[in-house]
Amino acid sequence: MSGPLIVLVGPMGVGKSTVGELLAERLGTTYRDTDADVVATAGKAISEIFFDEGEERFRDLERQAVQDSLARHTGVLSLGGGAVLDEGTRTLLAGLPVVYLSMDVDEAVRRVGLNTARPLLAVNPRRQWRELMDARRHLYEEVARTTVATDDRTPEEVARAILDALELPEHTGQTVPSGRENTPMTEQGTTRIRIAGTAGTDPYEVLVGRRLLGELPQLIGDRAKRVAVLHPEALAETGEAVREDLAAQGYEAIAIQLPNAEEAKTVEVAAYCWKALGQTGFTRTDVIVGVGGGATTDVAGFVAASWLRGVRWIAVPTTVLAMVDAAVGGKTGINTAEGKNLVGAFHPPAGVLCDLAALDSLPVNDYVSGMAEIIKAGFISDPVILDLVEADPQGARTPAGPHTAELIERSIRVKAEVVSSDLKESGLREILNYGHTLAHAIEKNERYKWRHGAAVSIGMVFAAELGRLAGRLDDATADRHRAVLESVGLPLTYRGDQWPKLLENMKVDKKSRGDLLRFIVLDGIGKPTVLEGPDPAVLLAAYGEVSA
Ligand SMILES: NC(=O)c1ccc[n+]([C@@H]2O[C@H](COP(=O)([O-])OP(=O)(O)OC[C@H]3O[C@@H](n4cnc5c(N)ncnc54)[C@H](O)[C@@H]3O)[C@@H](O)[C@H]2O)c1
Ligand SMILES: O=C(O)C(=O)C[C@@H](O)[C@H](O)[C@H](O)COP(=O)(O)O
Repeated sequence: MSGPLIVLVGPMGVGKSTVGELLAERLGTTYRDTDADVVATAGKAISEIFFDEGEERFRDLERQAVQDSLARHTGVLSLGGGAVLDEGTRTLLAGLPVVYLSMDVDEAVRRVGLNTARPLLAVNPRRQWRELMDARRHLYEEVARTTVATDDRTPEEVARAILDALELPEHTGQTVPSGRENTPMTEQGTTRIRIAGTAGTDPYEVLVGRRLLGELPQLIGDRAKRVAVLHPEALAETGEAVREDLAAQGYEAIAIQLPNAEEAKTVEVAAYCWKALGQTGFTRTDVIVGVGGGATTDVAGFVAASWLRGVRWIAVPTTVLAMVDAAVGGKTGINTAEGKNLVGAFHPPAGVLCDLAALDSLPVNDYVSGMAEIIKAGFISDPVILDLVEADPQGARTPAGPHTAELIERSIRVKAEVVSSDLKESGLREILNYGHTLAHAIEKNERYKWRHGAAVSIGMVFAAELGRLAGRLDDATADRHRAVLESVGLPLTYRGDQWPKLLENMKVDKKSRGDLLRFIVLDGIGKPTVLEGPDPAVLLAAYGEVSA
């Protein structure tokens, strides 16, 4: 007979690989896992396929792997948890000895805990599991010849039940080695930017390149038993793929889904994460991985800083803004009703992986938002950044632009140099706040619905006008702010009638001292300085220049 003896389907965590390997041993045959085949064909981890090419491409590769295995493999085959979602894959399985390994919701929660590809906003893994299973159960049943429940059974008992159901005899001879493999690789040509350890913290590296997720296990290290992957709703599949890869590396890996954007930066979401870590038994040697934009990495870092008073964390930024700014430097935090980033901690990551492929799926407005922080790095320190943007403003709006990697790397180097000498913002680090005093006031005024970069863009024009009116900045450089920011599509003005509220909001800015407002202004490009307690009339006049 050709084709596999047994094909196992079922949700993640049900034990397909453990039972599959046992079955292969008992039948004297080989075990094969289509996930491992996909990894081998693509030459990268599943999470990287999601990053680089998206879920649709992954399902295509998976269908091809299933087709190849069905044609050539004669042992035990197991399919990924979501394989049955693909109609083509389901058609391939018709008439085959497919076994659906099922488990009830309580068992799933017990075995997998909070791991799920579904939203977990209500701290209710049971409900999430129920929804996941409701969506998939009929598909598993559609392809399966028989269903074997795994609840309250050991892997040996499950294997026995499958052999009985399919009436397959056990083999008594030699065991054939398993064919499992999963070898994610890091691509050549990765840039490594070192951040020095200061204030008693360890040094770490920011990697910029492609296919970097293979670096995760090394960064997580051997001492960790558990890993929590925090990701936003928009990256649900990617987050789950990263979790699955880490689970395949032997970590007890959970995924914690956060709301998108600023909605994640709340104390409720942080508390939800603490609850998830507590329920998972997260200890001081365990590690948090933040996969997402700046909002996600800010929360991941803050949860890492606060859990057990500090556990290690790794940032996997997936937006331009997070790569060049938020994920680097160890500022972590959440917003409160009173202001932006008012609660937080300085808690540097153990490493930062900037996988440029992640940017391909980023909506253009989020991409452009990140350009504000890149342009900020240009004005405060590296004028080549401004030249590159001005040379091709349209290219600067897309990851396919000719200078994408250079702009990102240059901006990271600016930040790296600053935070390497002043982690806790005792002085120099304040320059990174250029444009942020007004920006944060606008974000609060907009109830955190605005993109950070859009607010920073207006904030920088305001700071440039403030510098000009204070007699510090020349006209040409002040005007250059408008030109370069507008050229990539960033806003330059805000509602004129909001000044009193904005002024009030700015009072809680972290650079304020007592009643003294403090702003970063420029004496010229690459010459940031502090302007303390400017005359209220000058402030108002500067605001007049950005009022719509
Ligand atoms: N800690 C710091 O030093 C620092 C520095 C700068 C900014 N920040 C913070 O960063 C936040 C802004 O970060 P941001 O601009 O990355 O926004 P974001 O984190 O809100 O992400 C923007 C949106 O894109 C989605 N997304 C993320 N990656 C994606 C991808 N690859 N494909 C598709 N969608 C994706 C997110 O879910 C979100 O909806 C703000 O909260 C800001 O205060 C912090
Ligand atoms: O890293 C810093 O320091 C910065 O100020 C970078 C800013 O771009 C960033 O928005 C930061 O989160 C602002 O910090 P805050 O202390 O003003 O909240």
